[in-house]
Amino acid sequence: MGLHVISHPLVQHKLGLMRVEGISTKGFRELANELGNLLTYEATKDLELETQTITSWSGSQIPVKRIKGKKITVVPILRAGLGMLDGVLQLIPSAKVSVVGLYRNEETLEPVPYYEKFAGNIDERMALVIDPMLATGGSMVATLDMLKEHGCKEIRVLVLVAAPEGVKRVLDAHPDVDIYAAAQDERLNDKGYILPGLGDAGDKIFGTK
Ligand SMILES: O=P(O)(O)OC[C@H]1O[C@H](OP(=O)(O)OP(=O)(O)O)[C@H](O)[C@@H]1O
Ligand SMILES: O=c1cc[nH]c(=O)[nH]1
Ligand SMILES: [Mg+2]
Repeated sequence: MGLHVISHPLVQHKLGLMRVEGISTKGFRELANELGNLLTYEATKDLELETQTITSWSGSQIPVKRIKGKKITVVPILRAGLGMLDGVLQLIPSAKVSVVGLYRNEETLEPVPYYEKFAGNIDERMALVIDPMLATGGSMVATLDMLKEHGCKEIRVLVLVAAPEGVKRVLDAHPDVDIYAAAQDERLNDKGYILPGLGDAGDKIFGTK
């Protein structure tokens, strides 16, 4: 449990590209999905396998590995979490998607919920929550609260950049959750933005502002 910063060179290289001033919407979007893909690879590396017997190309019966009975729901936090979704679903194409809508009140920095739609049988699924930014942690804690209220028992969080303040807030409230991040940055500024960070990830993914 706790924070896992993914030091893989591809992850660090791609995150560095995302930090460059003036990056295009296209470039930012592509990298957010690529990092979503790589973080998914890391966050699922301990999924349990089972052996099944299949008929192979030559007609012989052979044992193969399958992921053991683990149903997964991917949970993008609107809006910016959608920017990682395609990359995650490339690796887990049959995952159900549960959507949580939250925005940060710019004055209080507290999350304001406006939408939720969870996959069926969510109490039987592992949730992979995706959002590029973990800043104060308010949005993530609210999402984890919602998931647990619906019976979700196993939750992993995938973020591109985390602030130490947000990591602490999430792990204090939900010590049973694992956080996978491409980086833990230095701090928040007085407006709650992560430094050095990425700026406003939602605006960069959607081309707004
Ligand atoms: O950790 P926090 O302090 O809660 O901040 C992080 C949240 O802020 C951003 O969303 P934002 O509110 O900008 O909404 P958007 O995705 O619609 O742009 C980001 O995508 C997170 O959801
Ligand atoms: O740095 C931050 C903090 C919150 N939301 C963002 O998009 N970026
Ligand atoms: Mg935003």
